[in-house]
Amino acid sequence: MANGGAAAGKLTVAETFSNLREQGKSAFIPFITAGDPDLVTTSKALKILNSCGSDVIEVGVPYSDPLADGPVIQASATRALKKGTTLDSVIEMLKGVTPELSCPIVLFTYYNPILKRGVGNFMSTIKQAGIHGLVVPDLPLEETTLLRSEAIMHNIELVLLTTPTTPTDRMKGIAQASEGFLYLVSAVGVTGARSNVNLRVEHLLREIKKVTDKPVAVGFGVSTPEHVKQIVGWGADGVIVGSAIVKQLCEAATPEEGLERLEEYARSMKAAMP
Ligand SMILES: O=P(O)(O)OC[C@@H](O)[C@@H](O)c1c[nH]c2ccccc12
Repeated sequence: MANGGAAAGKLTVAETFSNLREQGKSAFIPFITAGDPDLVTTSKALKILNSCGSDVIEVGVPYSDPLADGPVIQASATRALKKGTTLDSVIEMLKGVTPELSCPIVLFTYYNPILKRGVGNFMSTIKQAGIHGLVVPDLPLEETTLLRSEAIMHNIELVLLTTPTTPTDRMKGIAQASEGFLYLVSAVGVTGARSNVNLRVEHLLREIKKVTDKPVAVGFGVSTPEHVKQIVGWGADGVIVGSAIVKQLCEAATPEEGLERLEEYARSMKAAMP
């Protein structure tokens, strides 16, 4: 049961996926930016997403130079930073809310804030806040080994990304080293809603599945129930929805309206999951 465990006995990200696989199901993984519109609303949004049946939730730490992000998440990060959101305040908020969530949290942060804090120190701090996994979109290849060994030491699942332009050999290495699941970036470019799913994803999933039986979740540009059905139909173990979720929550007139829109949208996407 991906959403059934008490906080203390919560499943890891990998366990969540294997449970779903046993039931022939795929994971619904929403992404939200912490601190937009404010951290209290983020904490409420996490509870709502949890109760809508999210299997894993990605929480983004806002960053001033988010290279991989498109306009929606960039604007969201800028608003969150203007509100004074910091890595420390995000971790504090998560520490308060994770005991109330049944699904695992994957923290999403660029590399520099981790380096500044010291990798070991960073890992133990997020572990204490009840965070299960970590995605670092700009992790340089040479640094993966260090980050990975510190993550393993602290029981943090370091999720790695592969893209349509990753050479096959390198993709194999990434798949082997990734913990929790493997993040397949569906298209070249930045995050953000697209009208169609890149048709190459079907082929990419097949290639990845030849070299690993780790779960694979697809993100970038997923915004409609049709996208979800298509990607899951191609054999993905999960879908990640970022910009479209952030739009619902953060582009509403008030936080309350944003939370309502978020709930309705998350339910419609979850309902599209087999
Ligand atoms: O926003 P989209 O297109 O739905 O894509 C997911 C995405 O937002 C989330 O996983 C993410 C946010 N920032 C990123 C940077 C790099 C890779 C992935 C991400």
